[in-house]
Amino acid sequence: MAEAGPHDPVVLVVTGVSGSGKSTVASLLAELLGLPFADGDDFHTRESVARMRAGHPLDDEARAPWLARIRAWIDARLEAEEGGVVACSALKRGYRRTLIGDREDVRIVYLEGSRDLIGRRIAARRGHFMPAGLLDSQFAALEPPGPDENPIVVGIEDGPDAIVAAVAARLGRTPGDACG
Ligand SMILES: Nc1ncnc2c1ncn2[C@@H]1O[C@H](COP(=O)(O)OP(=O)(O)O)[C@@H](O)[C@H]1O
Ligand SMILES: O=C(O)[C@H](O)[C@@H](O)[C@H](O)[C@H](O)COP(=O)(O)O
Repeated sequence: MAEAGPHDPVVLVVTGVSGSGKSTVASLLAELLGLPFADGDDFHTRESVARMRAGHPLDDEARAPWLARIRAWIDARLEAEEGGVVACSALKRGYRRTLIGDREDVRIVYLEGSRDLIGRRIAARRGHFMPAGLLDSQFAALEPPGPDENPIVVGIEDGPDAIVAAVAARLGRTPGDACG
């Protein structure tokens, strides 16, 4: 399939470890581009949320049905010819493969930041089930996307607006031409 043009529907999967800013950046990006937004956090089962809240990381088996539900959301957005933006850690290459396959109308945005910076942001975050103590397990599982995955890689040192602007510029999209 040819790479999606600036007027073709596209789904952006905003990835990175817990606390890297996925929910913040993905929701702002969706707003800027006029696209539907979904948060991967909302696709977990109650059991998975309780497991993380209790300080135990998910494993491949627990993540598989979660990834399948997010894949279904992506498929539905493309089926509707609308596109969308979804926040999902998608830590491992295999997980991104599940979400995206070979499709070029789904792009990975990878939020890259140091353990130190992200640790501080998680420590300051309130009202979220994910404990700071799970950050090491997130980095242990992390397989940053390689060049063959054609990711849009952005550092997270700047504020959310600057990050969102950088992603939109890399996409060559401006508000109003996001989904044809
Ligand atoms: N670029 C940024 N600069 C400063 N703070 C940020 C930035 N992005 C996110 N945050 C804050 O960091 C915390 C983690 O962000 P969040 O979007 O919840 O991350 P994730 O969805 O990856 O877990 C939140 O408190 C959020 O307000
Ligand atoms: O696969 C996982 O281990 C979890 O899905 C995790 O990666 C995800 O990040 C959580 O949903 C926590 O939520 P936040 O990323 O919003 O902290």
